[in-house]
Amino acid sequence: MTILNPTLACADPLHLARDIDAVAAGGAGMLHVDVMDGHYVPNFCLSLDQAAAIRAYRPELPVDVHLMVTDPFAWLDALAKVRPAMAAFHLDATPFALRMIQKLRDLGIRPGVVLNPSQPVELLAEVLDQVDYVLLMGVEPGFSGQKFFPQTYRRLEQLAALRREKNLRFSIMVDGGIDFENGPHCAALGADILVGGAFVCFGQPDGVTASARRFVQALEGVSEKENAE
Ligand SMILES: O=C(CO)[C@H](O)[C@H](O)COP(=O)(O)O
Repeated sequence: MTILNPTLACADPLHLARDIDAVAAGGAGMLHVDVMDGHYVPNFCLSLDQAAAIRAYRPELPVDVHLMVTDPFAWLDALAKVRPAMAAFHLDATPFALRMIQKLRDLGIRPGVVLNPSQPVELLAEVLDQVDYVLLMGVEPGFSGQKFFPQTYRRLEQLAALRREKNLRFSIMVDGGIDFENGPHCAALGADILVGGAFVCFGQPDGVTASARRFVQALEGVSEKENAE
């Protein structure tokens, strides 16, 4: 079943704990923590110190970290203190992706790589059997609230087909511009994890918990349909 990982980038920074409780009550699978260095993307977001505080606040909720940073190796010591369940770095941020994947694994963190919308799925050829997940960006990284690129569907289909053909077990996460329409469609095409932000859990008229719950229920509907076929 496809799960919802709400991105805390969209939470109210003055009420982070309240919003964590709200998405947890709405059925969040994990908490998605966006880390930006102001260089790989022209923005800053949550820090790994905040990620550690989030882990301490709700230790039963797994955290996945999305590193939008130029030098992912420089963040390993801080990641080791946070010990998230999963962490992903951008494939184009380092020529040593296999080493970075191994470093994450050595820390007990499930490693993932991220592809931006303009990067072909073929770039993943040498890492697909090494990673636990691939994060496909549905928007250019750096900001929430952007419109989903529809070509993400084709890229997702290609990735899911590669997974089937090669009999691999990595999960597929889609992040950016996910809403109530494209989210279930991504789930039907093979996404295992959807990152929900401005259009799914935060800023909806029915509030954080109710909108997250609606989205989780929409995803359950997809799984049920698929199972019935
Ligand atoms: O990685 C991100 C930005 O780089 C965010 O997780 C993503 O954009 C989610 O926000 P939204 O769903 O509002 O687009």
